Amino acid sequence: MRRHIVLIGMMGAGKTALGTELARRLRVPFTDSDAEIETAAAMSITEIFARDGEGFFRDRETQILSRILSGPPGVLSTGGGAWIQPANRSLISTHGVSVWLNCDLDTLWHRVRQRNTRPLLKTPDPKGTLARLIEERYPIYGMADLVLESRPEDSVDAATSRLLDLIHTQRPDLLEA
Ligand SMILES: Nc1ncnc2c1ncn2[C@@H]1O[C@H](COP(=O)(O)OP(=O)(O)O)[C@@H](O)[C@H]1O
Ligand SMILES: O=C(O)C1=C[C@@H](OP(=O)(O)O)[C@@H](O)[C@H](O)C1
Ligand SMILES: [Mg+2]
Repeated sequence: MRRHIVLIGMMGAGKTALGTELARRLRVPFTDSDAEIETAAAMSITEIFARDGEGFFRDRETQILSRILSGPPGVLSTGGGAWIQPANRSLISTHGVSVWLNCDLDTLWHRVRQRNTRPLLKTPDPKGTLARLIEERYPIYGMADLVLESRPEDSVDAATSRLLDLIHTQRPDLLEA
């Protein structure tokens, strides 16, 4: 693989889950930028937001993306806000191919409501916050190179197969050794 495959999209779209499975199937390195930030800071994303604020997290996110993308190509799952920063979009587009996992509000909400790990959703109306973020972000996610339309009935395995089919069809060059 010559370029990174970079998964982007909203919280709960499946970037981490599908990225893990895609890398396993392609036998290439997998990196999740949130996990890298947590390891480097020895703190969870929730703790980083609470202690140092979102601005600090976004600076770390850009540093980590820059480091990962200048390394050996693999599958990179980003955090939902990463693609929204112009500097990050430029880094990703220079070193990789972006794939937007496009997913509807109800499916996202169903997946994220159980978990307490997303500080941006700690609001009085988390589903409303998710809807507002979708409004703001979807035009920007729409600038990705490829788009996978998610199907609520898909398993992670089935969705990963469709992701692989999409890459095979649209960018077969990416899968060359
Ligand atoms: N078809 C599917 N596509 C993506 N995720 C799915 C799907 N079906 C179930 N899931 C589950 O939804 C959750 C998605 O969360 P995650 O991968 O952390 O998303 P993100 O990293 O985009 O925030 C995971 O727990 C995953 O197992
Ligand atoms: O959408 C966002 O701005 C965020 C998404 C999260 O990652 P996931 O999309 O993997 O949940 C994480 O980076 C942080 O909580 C901020
Ligand atoms: Mg994730």
